[in-house]
Amino acid sequence: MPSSPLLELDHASVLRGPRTVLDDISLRIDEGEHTAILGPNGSGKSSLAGLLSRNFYPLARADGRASVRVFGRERWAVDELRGLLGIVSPALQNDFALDEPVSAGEAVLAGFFAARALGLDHRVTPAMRERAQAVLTALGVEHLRERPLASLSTGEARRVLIARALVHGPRALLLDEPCTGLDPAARRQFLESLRELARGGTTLILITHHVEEVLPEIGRVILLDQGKIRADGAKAELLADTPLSALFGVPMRIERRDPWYSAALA
Ligand SMILES: Nc1ncnc2c1ncn2[C@@H]1O[C@H](COP(=O)(O)OP(=O)(O)OP(=O)(O)O)[C@@H](O)[C@H]1O
Repeated sequence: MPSSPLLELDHASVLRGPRTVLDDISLRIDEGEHTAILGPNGSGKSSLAGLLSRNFYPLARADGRASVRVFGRERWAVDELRGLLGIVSPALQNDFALDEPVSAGEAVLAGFFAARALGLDHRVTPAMRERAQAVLTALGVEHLRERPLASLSTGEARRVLIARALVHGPRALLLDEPCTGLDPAARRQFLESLRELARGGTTLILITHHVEEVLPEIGRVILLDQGKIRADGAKAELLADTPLSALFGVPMRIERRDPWYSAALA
């Protein structure tokens, strides 16, 4: 029996304040289909991430049918969903910059409970500790375990949050602008660690406005503009001068430097 798609949007719309920020979006992403979602500032990328992570809810459809399904289901408890779809976003990183300090190790363990920090009712098992250790090591940040997350550099904190998203061994990872604030070397190193995850079988959905961040493993590109899907297709076809110049509203030159792409203003 074929498994359910990783996610399905069926005429989904989202309002934020008075604005329709996602307008009648339909798309389906299957497991294993590494996908990049590109769009200019304000195009609705973070709103889409929020919709998939259940931070925002879609408008009810007139026919009463569900407009968002993740792994075939319409309703999820957040901690159950996180076990299948890990999410890393700037909003999450901001959360850890606030309030009382949480160490990197604790933030990762708290990921098992979809909580920000460990509470008295959270029972951490030895297996959980082992797993947390393993993901911190895999992302090269085990040495930062005792440090307050808020004291880490942007790139270090980003890796810790990915480790946190990976504790459950999710089948997919949604990354909203994961390279923001990284210097060129940290960015390349970070993208290489994402490539390893993709090759290891985690489906990646990458939200970005940088062509340079589209991993070689990504085969599908979705172009988002003003809350609508403008194009959805193969990377080789959409990471090109004409579609991206139209998307960003400036003449652009896209170069393919195998296996990466780069963009410059024409
Ligand atoms: N609370 C709100 N009320 C009204 N409009 C909002 C609200 N929050 C977001 N918006 C608008 O929704 C649109 C989409 O925002 P969103 O953050 O999803 O865009 P984005 O593509 O992620 O942008 P960026 O690349 O700048 O992060 C923007 O025009 C933004 O101004």
